[in-house]
Amino acid sequence: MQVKLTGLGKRYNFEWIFRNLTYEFTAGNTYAILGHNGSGKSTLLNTISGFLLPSEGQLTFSLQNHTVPVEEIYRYLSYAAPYLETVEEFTLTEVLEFHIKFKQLKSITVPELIERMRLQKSRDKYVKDFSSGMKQRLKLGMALYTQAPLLLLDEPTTNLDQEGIDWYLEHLHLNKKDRIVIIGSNISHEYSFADERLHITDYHPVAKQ
Ligand SMILES: Nc1ncnc2c1ncn2[C@@H]1O[C@H](COP(=O)(O)OP(=O)(O)OP(=O)(O)O)[C@@H](O)[C@H]1O
Repeated sequence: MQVKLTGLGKRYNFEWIFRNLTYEFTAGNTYAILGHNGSGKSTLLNTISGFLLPSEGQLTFSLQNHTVPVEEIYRYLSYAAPYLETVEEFTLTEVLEFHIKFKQLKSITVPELIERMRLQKSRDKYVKDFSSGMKQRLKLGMALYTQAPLLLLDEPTTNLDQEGIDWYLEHLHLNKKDRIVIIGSNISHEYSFADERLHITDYHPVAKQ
């Protein structure tokens, strides 16, 4: 897969969040989108995912030399972010059984994925009763182990303790081959291994004096 941004810009009302962003993401590489709080990392990830429309410029996706229209890109991506919730009224097993009706897992069954997430004891627990760290491990586990060439992770270690952080690093490394991985972050342990870094502040419009 290849994702090309050409002169991309996004504004909310009259506020430009980023402009003139030209960049290329290619399969097999991990990218970090960096910037302070409120600088536009999530806005860029949401634009790349097709959830938000750009205000100017172009976003081009290609897979095996075929163009994928932006409205179809959701089929090819896997996304974990603090603002994307799982269904809280389901048990862990039910959430995963529901998920696989829409997306295919990477050669792993639901019980095996629960084991990889180290959540075996909670397989019949309602997600609403999970701790915040357990919910984060669930979101990450689903994103990492879903078959998708584009993996978007926003603030991946939110709510994780040191064991959870080590788990994230281990399982991301096991699952990043041949994919585009884009991590929105400002915590170095989440992205220190990234092949490329994109500073969103480099694309902030210069304020008028
Ligand atoms: N729906 C919206 N309407 C108007 N402004 C918005 C909207 N969503 C985000 N913004 C603004 O866009 C800017 C960038 O926000 P964004 O969430 O992308 O930043 P971020 O770098 O991901 O921040 P953080 O590190 O705190 O998560 C902020 O000024 C924010 O207030």
